[in-house]
Formats: sequence, structure tokens, C-alpha cells
Amino acid sequence: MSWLQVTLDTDSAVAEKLADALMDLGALSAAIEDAAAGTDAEEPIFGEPGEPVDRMWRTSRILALFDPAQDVALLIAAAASECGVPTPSWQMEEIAEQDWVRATQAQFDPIRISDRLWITPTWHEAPNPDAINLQLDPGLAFGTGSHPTTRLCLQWLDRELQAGESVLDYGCGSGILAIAALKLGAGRALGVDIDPQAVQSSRDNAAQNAVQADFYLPGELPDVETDVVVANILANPLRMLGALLTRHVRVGGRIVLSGILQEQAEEIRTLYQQWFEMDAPVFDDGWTCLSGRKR
Ligand SMILES: C[S@@+](CC[C@H](N)C(=O)[O-])C[C@H]1O[C@@H](n2cnc3c(N)ncnc32)[C@H](O)[C@@H]1O
Repeated sequence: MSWLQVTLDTDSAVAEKLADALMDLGALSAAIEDAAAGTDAEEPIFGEPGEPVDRMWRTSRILALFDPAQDVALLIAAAASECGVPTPSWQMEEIAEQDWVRATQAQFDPIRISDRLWITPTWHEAPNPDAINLQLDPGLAFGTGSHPTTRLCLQWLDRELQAGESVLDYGCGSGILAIAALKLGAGRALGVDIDPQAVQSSRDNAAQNAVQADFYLPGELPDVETDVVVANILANPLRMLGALLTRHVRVGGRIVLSGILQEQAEEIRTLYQQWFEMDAPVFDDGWTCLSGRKR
């Protein structure tokens, strides 16, 4: 079995409409990306939850898959006409059947967080069997260790966490931070996430790593104070959750915040300064990690 993959570049203003029209007319899938992806002209565009993204990259590329039996030229012309735009130029290539599981797995190598902490997919040999190896496969929840914000939080835990401390992972995603904290010597770890799928993934990942952590939806979280609260969420929720996160940190305990773009760092740091003695920010690839000690 093989498929036909069509690539066409179009003005971003019509990209979504055109991709939808292709799907309505029988495309098996249609994805939109920056036409300049992978070049120096690539434009990273980030959105905050609950806020519309206020701009798009200039030209969009639609990647659409078709069954080889379909008349692709006719479908593209029909989709363009439905959107009221001229038929764009396009290229087509045949995609052969392959072992998609193996192809996907090949994209995920072990990730070195520090000399003693690695994140390793379950199908991969641990590069350093003597290190602390967290076994984690990419799944439905955010947090494989490859994103700078996760890495920044893991590096903080690796550097700063004291044996026996309790940790609350707020916005736990895959549970990676809570699980790493336990592997690094935390006495107790809890996690919370608004996404039920993330709570389930966290529980599965904790079992996979043979650690005992408790994961909750926000309404179920016990009224605990911990030594460390780590929240890798994004600037907007961090603005709204400031007082709540602070309540979960014991006096003298520490907070670790990420998901903050470098240009948002000063504002979030100033906000949390009212409760915490804040450290200097740490940056990685445009993202920030803020930490502080509760007064
Ligand atoms: C960027 S991911 C971080 C996942 C993981 N902790 C990591 O560091 O890789 C943020 C997570 O926070 C969750 N989240 C967003 N807003 C939240 C809120 N108000 N309360 C709890 N969880 C939230 C999301 O569902 C998502 O799983």
C-alpha cells in the first residue's frame, strides 16, 4: 500500500479553509506548517491557552495525503474553487508503506539532562546504566524531556532538590517532573493536571518507573504544603495561579516556574516577588525557568 503526498504553498489567510476543503473532498489528512520551516526565515509563533494567536507565518504549506486511486489534480482545483482562490501550484510524491512504529521510535533518542540523569524511551538501551534513568515513551501528555521548559525544570531538580523533600508537580503532563523528583530522592511527590489523559499518563509512567506518586485532577488535590512546587505551565496560567501555587509551598520552601518565554520572564518574576525571594532567571532556547524561596 502507498499514498500520494501533495505539498502546496498558499497564503496563510486561506490555508485553513483550503485544508478543510481538501479534507471535505476526500483527502486522508491535511496538515499546515510554516512554508519556511527548517530555513532561517522560519517564524516560531506561540499562543497562550484561551487567547487567540494574533498572527500567522506569511506563507503556509499544506501537506495532504491522498489515496492513489483519487484524481488529485481535480480535487485540488475543486478545493481552490470552493475557497475562491486560483488553483495553487503543487508537487506530489508517492509515500511507500513502512513500519510506522519503528519509524516513529527512531525519532526519540535518550535525552541527557545531566551526567547522572537521563530520560530513555522503553525500547532503547540506557546509554549510561549507572545513571538515574527515567523510562518514558512519548504519549498523549506533554513531557518527554525534549522541550527546553521540561529540561530546565529537570535540571533545577537535579541541582537543588534535597533528599527527602516533598514535591508538588503542578501541570504534571506525563508526570515527568514528579517521577524524576522521586528518582532523585524526594520523599513524596504529587502531581495535578486539568487534563484527565495527563493524570492517567502520569499514573502509567509512575508505574513504569516503579515509583509511588499520587496524581490528581485540580478539584481532587489535597490541601498540602510541600517543600517544592514545580509548575511548567505557561505564563498566563502562572499569572492566574500565583496565590494558589504559593499556598502549596511551605514557608522557606521553593517554587520553580517554567513555560515562560524569555520576554515574559521579568513580569512573572516581579509578580512572584511578592511571595518569594526570587533567584536570577535561567534561560534555554528562548524559554525561562524562574525559582524562588517563600518568605
Ligand atoms: C507544558 S505541560 C508540562 C508537562 C510536564 N510537567 C513537563 O514539565 O514537561 C503543561 C501541563 O499543564 C497542564 N495545565 C495547564 N493549565 C493548568 C491548570 N490551570 N491546572 C493544572 N494543570 C494545567 C496542561 O494540561 C499540561 O499537561
